[in-house]
Amino acid sequence: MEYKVVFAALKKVCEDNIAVLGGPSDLPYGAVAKRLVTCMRQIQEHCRALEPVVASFTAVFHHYDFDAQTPGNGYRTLVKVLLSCLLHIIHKGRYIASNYNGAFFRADHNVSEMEAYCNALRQLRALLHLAQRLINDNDHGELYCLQDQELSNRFVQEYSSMHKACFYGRCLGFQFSPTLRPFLQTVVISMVTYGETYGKQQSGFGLAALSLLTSGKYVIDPELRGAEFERITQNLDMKFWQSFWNLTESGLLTGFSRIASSPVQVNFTLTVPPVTLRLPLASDPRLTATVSPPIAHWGPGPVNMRLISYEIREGQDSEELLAYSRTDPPPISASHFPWIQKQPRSPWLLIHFHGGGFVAQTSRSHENYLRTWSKELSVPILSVDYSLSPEAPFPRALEECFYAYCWALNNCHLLGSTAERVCLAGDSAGGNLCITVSMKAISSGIRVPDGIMAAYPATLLTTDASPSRLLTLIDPLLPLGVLAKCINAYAGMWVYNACECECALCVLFNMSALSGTESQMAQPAVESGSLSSLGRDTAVLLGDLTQGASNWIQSFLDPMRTTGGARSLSSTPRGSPSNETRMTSTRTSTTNCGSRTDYPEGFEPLRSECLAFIRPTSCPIIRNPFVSPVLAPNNLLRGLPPVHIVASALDALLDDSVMFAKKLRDMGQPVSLTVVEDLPHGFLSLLQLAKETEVAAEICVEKMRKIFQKENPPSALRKRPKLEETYQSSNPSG
Ligand SMILES: CCCCCCCC/C=C\CCCCCCCC(=O)O[C@H]1CC[C@@]2(C)C(=CC[C@H]3[C@@H]4CC[C@H]([C@H](C)CCCC(C)C)[C@@]4(C)CC[C@@H]32)C1
Repeated sequence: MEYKVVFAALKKVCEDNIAVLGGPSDLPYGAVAKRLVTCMRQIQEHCRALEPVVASFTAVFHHYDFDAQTPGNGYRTLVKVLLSCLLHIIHKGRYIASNYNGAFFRADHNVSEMEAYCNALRQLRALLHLAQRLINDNDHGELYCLQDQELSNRFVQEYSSMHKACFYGRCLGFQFSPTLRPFLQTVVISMVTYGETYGKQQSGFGLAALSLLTSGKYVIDPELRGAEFERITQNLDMKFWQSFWNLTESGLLTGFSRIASSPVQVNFTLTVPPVTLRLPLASDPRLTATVSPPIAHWGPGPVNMRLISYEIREGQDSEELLAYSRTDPPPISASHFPWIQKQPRSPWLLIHFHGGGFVAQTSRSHENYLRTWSKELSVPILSVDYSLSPEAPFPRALEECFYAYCWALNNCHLLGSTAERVCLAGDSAGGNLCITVSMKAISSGIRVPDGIMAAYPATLLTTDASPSRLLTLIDPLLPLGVLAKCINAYAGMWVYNACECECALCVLFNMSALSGTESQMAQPAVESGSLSSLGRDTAVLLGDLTQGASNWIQSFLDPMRTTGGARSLSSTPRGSPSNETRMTSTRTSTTNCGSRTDYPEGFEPLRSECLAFIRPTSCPIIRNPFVSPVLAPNNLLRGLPPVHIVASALDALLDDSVMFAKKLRDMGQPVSLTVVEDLPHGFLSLLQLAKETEVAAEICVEKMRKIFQKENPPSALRKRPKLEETYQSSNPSG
């Protein structure tokens, strides 16, 4: 009953503060005392309403866990985040009550902090009410709101109008491990500074000076920082996010990570030309399957990848491999350094797909943990630099990753491995690609990998609501506005997003641009042999696109369907400005926000000044099993190797992991789920920053070790579905 203790402590703190501050008016800081008392009263009121909600969540949230040993799901997370906010308030409140009369008490600072947490609490209360709706509406144990599109869309609308700035100012990252908070602060300050200088035509020096000046004001003024962050996440386009996220590619940061992480003997990029590959069939190695090079959108093209190996191994310095390298002078090899002793080929091979929302980053930005993995597992790693969206929407990245996987199987001897055991590993978007590449291997009839380690994978790319996804409101790394842009880019809907205008001309223009994509996708798959599923996927996609286009026109003709305005539950704006916390950039009325949601007891969250234009994507590509594997029919997933998922309890995509793991388990597929505490999405990229991220990354390493060491039956002997069955189910219309 941990929550009861927290609520009791908070009540006491509120009472103590009100008693101290609400006393005789000759106390110092009169106006400040008044603000603090108002604040404490509001906190009391929120807590009164929240305690029964938390009690109801606590009574049922174990039903949503993967299993009794793995507590973790969005409902637990929401309670955890709320309690963490309350603990901050308790801590602050106790400090204020005992130091208020002290000579060094910083009255303004402390009241602003308390107000910020009070606002955060108010918004969290709204999230908990929304989550309560999900509990009521969803089937037992179901975390997503898949059946009720209307409810999901309404959540997105509601989300778009809610105030978020309080989570990016003083309260930034309060939910995460304290050691990570200074880093998150630095990221947010860098992001808003970058946002301000982004697009300005300045020389390098001018830009540096401007950035320094701008960042100063955001360091000093957390409210300004929060408001600016909110504006940026809602308004800036995909190019900005790509450009900011790609800072991890910059020489300075990669240089730093190279110093901080293990040195490796082999680290260079390869470019594999597009040639048709032949691979033995898993069921009968005397027969072969043909795998065409990636073709979607612009026809056959090369695939880039990076080979990382802690020790140089046989084959890695071969002429044949170096011919694939475009580096000039050629990458370091044993022939350049004859004193380095070449190791024999490893029996293991790790193939890695990086994260970055399908739109940013490369193997280079993920090098810091890849080097460590290569050292700890003593394994060569091939990390694929797949083409990014929006330039290369689905299925290009998947085709390239699958092709790279096939090429690596055929050429493992060059990579320093005998590939007796092959593991796929990836984080976030890369985790999604690990799963979908394996599904492709199954449907092509070729060898499937021996295991998958997916860190915080995205398994459902729709904007369907789930309790953990509600956290996108407060997450500094994964705000919903940005995620929606990633999804649209990967689904090939970025042209539409390029213009937010709803006018008929723009919509028609965007439609025609869309059909342009469609016709490009219509290129026939160059295949021989019925086993490759590339052509089939393209056909499925075409079907999807046509369907998407008609849905789109439908939604354009029927605005009520997209705004959800007429179907909202209540038309009366709620909220009482009189008991508002001082908040300059927010409003409480829902007028103009296009969505109203019923909250109990006249409660109303704070509203944002600038509305986000988040469009729940209606394009059916997003429901394709090779995009959202959690929606895949069982026969596309049957035959997957053991899947080890490592997720974080505070990640907005936690429910993706839980639901996917449950799905596999219910099918009888081998799967494990580990939920680590208090870390943000993308914790692998933060490896060197805190003990907790190191521990979490170590769990990932152990999962991969398990895949490599386990005496599984060879993948060919694993039970797999009949091929005809697989093909049929990969076509949603079939
Ligand atoms: C209310 C209704 C709810 C509906 C919710 C719908 C939600 C949609 C759900 C699923 C969609 C999934 C879409 C795909 C998800 C992909 C996620 C995905 O891949 O996310 C990754 C995106 C890159 C990133 C943010 C990340 C991790 C680490 C980050 C990096 C850490 C440091 C890096 C800085 C640039 C360094 C700068 C240092 C400074 C100069 C000091 C930073 C921030 C770069 C970005 C990454 C996670």
